[in-house]
Amino acid sequence: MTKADKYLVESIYNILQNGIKDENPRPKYEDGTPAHTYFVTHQMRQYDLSKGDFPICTLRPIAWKSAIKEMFWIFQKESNDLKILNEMGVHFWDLWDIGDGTNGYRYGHTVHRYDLFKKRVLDDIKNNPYGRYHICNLWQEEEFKDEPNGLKPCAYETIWTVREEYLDMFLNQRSGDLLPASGPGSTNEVQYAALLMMVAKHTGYKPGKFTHFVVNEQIYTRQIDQAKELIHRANERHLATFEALKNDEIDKNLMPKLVLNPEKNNFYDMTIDDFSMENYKPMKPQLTLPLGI
Ligand SMILES: Nc1nc(=O)c2c([nH]1)NC[C@@H]1CN(c3ccc(C(=O)N[C@@H](CCC(=O)O)C(=O)O)cc3)CN21
Ligand SMILES: O=c1ccn([C@H]2C[C@H](O)[C@@H](COP(=O)(O)O)O2)c(=O)[nH]1
Repeated sequence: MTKADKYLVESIYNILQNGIKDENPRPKYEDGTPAHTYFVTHQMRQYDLSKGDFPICTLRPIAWKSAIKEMFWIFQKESNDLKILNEMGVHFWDLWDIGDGTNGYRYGHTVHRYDLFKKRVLDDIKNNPYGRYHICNLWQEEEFKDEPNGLKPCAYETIWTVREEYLDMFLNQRSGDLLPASGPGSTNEVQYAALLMMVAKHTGYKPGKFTHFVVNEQIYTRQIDQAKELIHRANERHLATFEALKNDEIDKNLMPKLVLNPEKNNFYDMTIDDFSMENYKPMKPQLTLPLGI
């Protein structure tokens, strides 16, 4: 049971008990039915990578390699071309193809258009470490005007701070699908924690704090049974570790940990083969999570 598992169980309880049901939702399920959610607002999670916290859920298998490959697609290749993502074996975005083989002027397209990553993050951290402008903001109105089609970015902003030998990163997410994507230890946290590790390596710092803020976090109505199953799994096998986690008594050496090849220093040379996940033994079987599209 990781810190992320504990946060996840708390988030599920919170949404099931206090979540508000939305009205006139934008997404639909694959069969065309409106995809309603129960949501809560203003959720925050924090992990200190320098203290051995890594945000990955063990209550079901998380596709951590696919999650990291999506980061390469957006920030290294600066692309919105789904073919490139598919060639890496990742199909997360296939259902959001706007009809031209892309997901619109979004994410990688936006990074490229405004040089949001190399210039504003990588170079700026190196040139002016204590600057307070290390911001990569994917929410760009011109992109939406020039291409109205396409899901608007969800995890849309990172802010980077040098703190002595550490690099900290804050991730802002306007909308989060708790179970498959935004939840504690799920794809979004795994991939952005990996991005923090890559940027820290490139700029010569140690990965420090990773803080994730989600403004509207949801459980879709067709994922409620799966949410309950995750609570059941946590209760069944891991209840005892709750107290230990609360009191910080967990042996961090036994926790899952993402390791980045120490020989690679250039962000643009890093590949998925430079990553390995140690001590990751997720509970099975995998859950099927119907998505709102
Ligand atoms: N409603 C909704 N939820 C999302 O999470 C989401 C969207 N829409 N739209 C665009 C992207 C696509 N994202 C996705 C899409 C699929 C998975 C997914 O199927 N994950 C599986 C594992 C897949 C695999 O093994 O490669 C999982 O079980 O989490 C995760 C995130 C995140 N985004
Ligand atoms: O990285 C991602 C991408 C998407 N999501 C989720 C959050 C929402 O459930 C949908 C987007 O719907 P909106 O109506 O545009 O909010 O996708 C995510 O959690 N993480």
